[in-house]
Amino acid sequence: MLTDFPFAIEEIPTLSVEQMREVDRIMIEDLGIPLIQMMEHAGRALADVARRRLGGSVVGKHIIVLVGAGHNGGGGLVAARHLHNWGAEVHVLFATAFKRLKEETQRQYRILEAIGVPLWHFDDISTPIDKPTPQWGRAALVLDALLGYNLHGDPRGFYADLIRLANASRTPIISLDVPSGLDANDGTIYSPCIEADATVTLALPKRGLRESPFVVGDLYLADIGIAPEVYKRMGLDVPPLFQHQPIVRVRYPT
Ligand SMILES: NC(=O)C1=CN([C@@H]2O[C@H](COP(=O)(O)OP(=O)(O)OC[C@H]3O[C@@H](n4cnc5c(N)ncnc54)[C@H](O)[C@@H]3O)[C@@H](O)[C@H]2O)[C@H](O)CC1
Ligand SMILES: [K+]
Repeated sequence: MLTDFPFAIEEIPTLSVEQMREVDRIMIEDLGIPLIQMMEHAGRALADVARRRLGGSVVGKHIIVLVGAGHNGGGGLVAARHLHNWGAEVHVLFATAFKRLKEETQRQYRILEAIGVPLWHFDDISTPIDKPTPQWGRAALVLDALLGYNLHGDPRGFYADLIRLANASRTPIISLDVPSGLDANDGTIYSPCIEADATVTLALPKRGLRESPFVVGDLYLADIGIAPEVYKRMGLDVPPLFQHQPIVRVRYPT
């Protein structure tokens, strides 16, 4: 059994959602680092944490990946690809139709489709919600990439159904960036909300994660390649958190 990722030595600042959007904007518009590059880091880190928490190998392990329309979903699809490459039996469940996915998330979808990873849709109202779920009982892990920092209010429709199914399955859940249903800005727990065993947040922890540790679980922070100049331009003092490794654990004083 591998040991877990180490705790960060430095004090880790938190960001508001507005600040996180500004980080993204500077990276993409001012520095020319495309979103898909950051998404690759995000998904790879999520897969790395998943592998670590499954004891160091995912070979033959059944993993369900829940995916929403936005870039949080896109990161989940990147993780699904890496876990498939590493020998896991991956099933992807989408909360929405292909045409509703954002462009970069559609691109990740097409890749998985070409590889042949099983993709399940809950967008068709005629599909019983329990139809593609014989796997729930076999799953070693659920990855939650339904909703990220652009959540607005209570999760609706199939998002809500998938969140309830995941919580009820009692399978360990790892959330990408924030547990789906948690407001990343102020920590409001909407209904329903994923109750994660662990959360892999990106670049810097969002403020809301600190407010509601119960649904966040163990908090990991992943390097998605943000240049220190981005933070400097925003007047933020951020230490070199990833000087030793691309993933660190975060612990806040209670
Ligand atoms: N620098 C970074 O941190 C990066 C983060 N990445 C990831 O991108 C997401 C944010 O992506 P975005 O597409 O802006 O938003 P979401 O994925 O959160 O989803 C928006 C999506 O969800 C729908 N929606 C919103 N609220 C609800 C609701 N209550 N019920 C149902 N549906 C809802 C909305 O309509 C949109 O379609 C961030 O968290 C990171 O995971 C990038 O990967 C790279 C850079
Ligand atoms: K999420």
